[in-house]
Amino acid sequence: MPVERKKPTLDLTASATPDTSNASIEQSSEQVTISLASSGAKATILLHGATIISWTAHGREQLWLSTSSALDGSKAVRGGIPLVFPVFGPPPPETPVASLPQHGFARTSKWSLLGRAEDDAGITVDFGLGSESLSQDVREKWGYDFNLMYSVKLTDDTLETKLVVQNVETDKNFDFNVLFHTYLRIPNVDNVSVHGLKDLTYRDKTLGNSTHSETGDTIKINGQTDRVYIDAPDEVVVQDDGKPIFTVTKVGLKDVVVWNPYDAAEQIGDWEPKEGYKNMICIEAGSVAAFQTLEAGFAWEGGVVHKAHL
Ligand SMILES: O=P(O)(O)OC[C@H]1O[C@@H](O)[C@H](O)[C@@H](O)[C@@H]1O
Repeated sequence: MPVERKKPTLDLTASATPDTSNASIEQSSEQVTISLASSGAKATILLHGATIISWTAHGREQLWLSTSSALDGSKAVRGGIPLVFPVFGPPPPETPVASLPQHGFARTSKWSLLGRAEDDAGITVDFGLGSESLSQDVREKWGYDFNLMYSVKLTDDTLETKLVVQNVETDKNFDFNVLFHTYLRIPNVDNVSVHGLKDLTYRDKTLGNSTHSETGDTIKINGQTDRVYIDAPDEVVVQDDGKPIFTVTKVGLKDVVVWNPYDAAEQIGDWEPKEGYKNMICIEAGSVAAFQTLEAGFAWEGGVVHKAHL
């Protein structure tokens, strides 16, 4: 199928392929929804943060989203798939990212819709964010010239995300972290286990970032969990009662974060319902344990394939 690249101001719905197409796109000034008629798969992406706020596959919602999350651009979305760039967590002092907010600015900036493409498997939409469209405040905190291109591809049972980071400086390198902060919707956290992280070293953020070795074949969530698994294999499987419900496959990314706030969700202002932690697990693929350096004039790319089994 042809690839269309359009200026952000153009209406991609108007130029959509005829009604007979399997794929369709609807857009407003705030969000884009893509869908596939054959399976009913659907995804909605806010221009705010290019945050995926909903993904339907197999007739059910696959992402967790707080019912009290701001969706109007006033703060980062609590749920879905926010994008973390160029720093993960609280910025380390005395680094070029030191003045940025936790998890950086990608999730709180307004992105542009760049274009769409279709193939036999599904539909892809591309979003862009460049240094020239950042707020003055963010520019003052992180002054590098860059372009980000984020592609979201929907197939019948997968949601595929890919980020390209371009350093468009002529002679300045920059360091960055990147992470796809996916909140997966699960039936019941008590029955869920995470597979694929055995024998890895992880940093436990609930224990002062101390380093541990994962001995279990599977990880169960019995309390507040916030771990960075370093140099993880590319595939992590989430099971419910022993049956796979999600496979998360990372491409070009090093680490996997497993996060569930458990009853500490009580202290998270935009977390509703408070017991919602029972129906979510964050499996976040990224490169976060260390900064990576992007040289002037170079580009980096990485992404995640989320496959829903049910
Ligand atoms: O509240 P935020 O900024 O969205 O962060 C949520 C969580 O994001 C996770 O990625 C971090 O590992 C946690 O430490 C953090 O609490």
